[in-house]
Amino acid sequence: MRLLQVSFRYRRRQPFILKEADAQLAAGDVIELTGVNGAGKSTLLRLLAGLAAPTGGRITDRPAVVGFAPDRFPTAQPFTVTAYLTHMASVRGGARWRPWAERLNMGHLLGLPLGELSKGSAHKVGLVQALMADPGLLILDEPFAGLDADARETLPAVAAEVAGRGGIVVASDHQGGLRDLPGLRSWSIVDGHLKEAAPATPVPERASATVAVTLPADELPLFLTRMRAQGYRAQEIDAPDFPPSEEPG
Ligand SMILES: Nc1ncnc2c1ncn2[C@@H]1O[C@H](COP(=O)(O)OP(=O)(O)OP(=O)(O)O)[C@@H](O)[C@H]1O
Repeated sequence: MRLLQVSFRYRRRQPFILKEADAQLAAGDVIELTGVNGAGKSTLLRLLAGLAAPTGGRITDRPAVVGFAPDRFPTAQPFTVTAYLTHMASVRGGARWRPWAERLNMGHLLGLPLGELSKGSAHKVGLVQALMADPGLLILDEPFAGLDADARETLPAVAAEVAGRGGIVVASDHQGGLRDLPGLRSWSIVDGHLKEAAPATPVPERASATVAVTLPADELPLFLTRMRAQGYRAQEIDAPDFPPSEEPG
């Protein structure tokens, strides 16, 4: 998934919240997003999730299934927790929500109306509805806010699992709750600019493999450019001279 020169402002003549952000997200990435209050974290997360459209630039190759857990789960809905999650599961094509509810210790909450939930409990409902569909892109807005100690400990493992299945996880987080995850990427928004810090924990050494790809010679330059843009070492080994140079004489 890529962000290409993404800019955003809420209204004409208002200042840009986000200015020409470029970024690349790969399968398995976990990214924490920081910034002062009002920096634009929630705005960027909504853009990533596809809930808002960029004012300028483009977001490409977004995974098909997106899970979005908002910072404030909307509880003004006339359902119990079970009725709401069952409904969301059917909307999501029969997704399984109960294992996630168990992991977040929600057994005692299932019969309660959404409107009677505490802030942290409502937050858990938002997390379960985001997780249930096995998202290729999981967006978490302040996921640790208001969570009890058990759920706080569970969440980094959940993020790692989603990433381990090839999902991308992006979480705004003031509290450093994901800091111990190996390979965690750190983004921040400063004065509307998206910046990436050097990795907090070194990425473990991974074995590399070399493959051969055969393709039409005229597609080679584009292929190499794409592979390199995705961070792979790509090198031409055996290519005809294309376009053919003129024979001397
Ligand atoms: N619907 C909206 N219409 C107009 N301006 C908005 C809207 N939502 C947010 N803003 C403004 O956009 C800016 C960025 O807001 P955003 O909620 O993205 O910041 P944030 O970094 O998530 O903040 P916080 O840490 O307080 O949650 C703020 O100045 C905010 O007032």
